[in-house]
Amino acid sequence: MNQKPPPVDRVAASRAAVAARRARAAVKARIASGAARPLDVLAASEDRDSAASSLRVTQFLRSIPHIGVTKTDRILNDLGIAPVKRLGGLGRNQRTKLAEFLDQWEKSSPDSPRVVVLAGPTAVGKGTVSQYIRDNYPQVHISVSATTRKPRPGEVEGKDYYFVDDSEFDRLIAEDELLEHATVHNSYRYGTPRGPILERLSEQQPVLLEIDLQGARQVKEQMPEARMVFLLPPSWEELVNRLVGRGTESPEEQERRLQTAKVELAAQDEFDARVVNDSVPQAAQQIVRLMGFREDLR
Ligand SMILES: Nc1ncnc2c1ncn2[C@@H]1O[C@H](COP(=O)(O)OP(=O)(O)OP(=O)(O)O)[C@@H](O)[C@H]1O
Ligand SMILES: Nc1nc2c(ncn2[C@@H]2O[C@H](COP(=O)(O)O)[C@@H](O)[C@H]2O)c(=O)[nH]1
Repeated sequence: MNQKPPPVDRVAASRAAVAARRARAAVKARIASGAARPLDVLAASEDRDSAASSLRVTQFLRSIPHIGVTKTDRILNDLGIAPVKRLGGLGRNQRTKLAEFLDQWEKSSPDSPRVVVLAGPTAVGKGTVSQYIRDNYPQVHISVSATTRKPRPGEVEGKDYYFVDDSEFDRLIAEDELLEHATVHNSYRYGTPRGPILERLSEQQPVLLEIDLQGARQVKEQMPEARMVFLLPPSWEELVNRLVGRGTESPEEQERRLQTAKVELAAQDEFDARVVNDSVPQAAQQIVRLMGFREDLR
């Protein structure tokens, strides 16, 4: 005997559809306004009854600030996710890939801190990586420090450092012209001129400071929004090789620098991010991404 299906309550169904649409719109609005983190919304979508679960991945991505139609298409293509998929219907692999993408996006979003402090032990390659960034990412301003040490062969006044004597360095401190300053390796004084940094920041240009641990701590105190990056060598042996191979310090100075290096390496957990300088271009790219640039997606 054929049983009749129960009558559809059209009014109730349409009310439920309206409520679901409103709930999805509310989720999108919270993402767009920054009130909800996209990663948290993705996590919430694992609950099949949640509004997040019924959100299409396309709508979800589009509600994230700075992700438009073209970027959404590119991201979905890169992640191998069909535009019609709903968050709740993502497979485990797709969910993981999307979460990884969001994590990266969050770290490098345009709202990321515009001041990045690059520190790390002597001879790890801070100067080399900074030079690579200067040459290849002209949008980044690299701060030029003042120092009381003498120029090395090839170093240029105003490009590598402002080479000053002790009385000029005292004046810079007295007139509050330095954002931070420190005596490094128990020998010479180094400091970051404040004026150029503030000027660049007011023009929305990101700024990279390549300074020692003491200076990094001072900047963090004054600019808590600064992103702190620690550059690591592939190994201690490689660090020693780089220092000795550079050949710019006497054996006594090398020994002093290696002592400081041990103290600096022990402080690496104070930093927001760690980058291993195995390859200069790759280390530079990671640092630039931490400054908010995503050349691949913008
Ligand atoms: N990824 C790398 N692979 C191999 N050698 C490197 C790499 N990066 C830098 N070097 C070399 O290591 C040496 C030290 O680099 P650099 O002078 O940039 O270090 P630094 O961290 O600025 O040092 P310091 O703090 O003492 O000024 C240089 O001879 C440089 O050419
Ligand atoms: N606190 C600061 N440290 C600085 C600054 N500029 C450079 N440095 C650090 O000094 C050492 C030695 O540099 P070197 O050129 O003599 O080898 C290195 O660790 C730099 O990072 C600064 O303005 N403030």
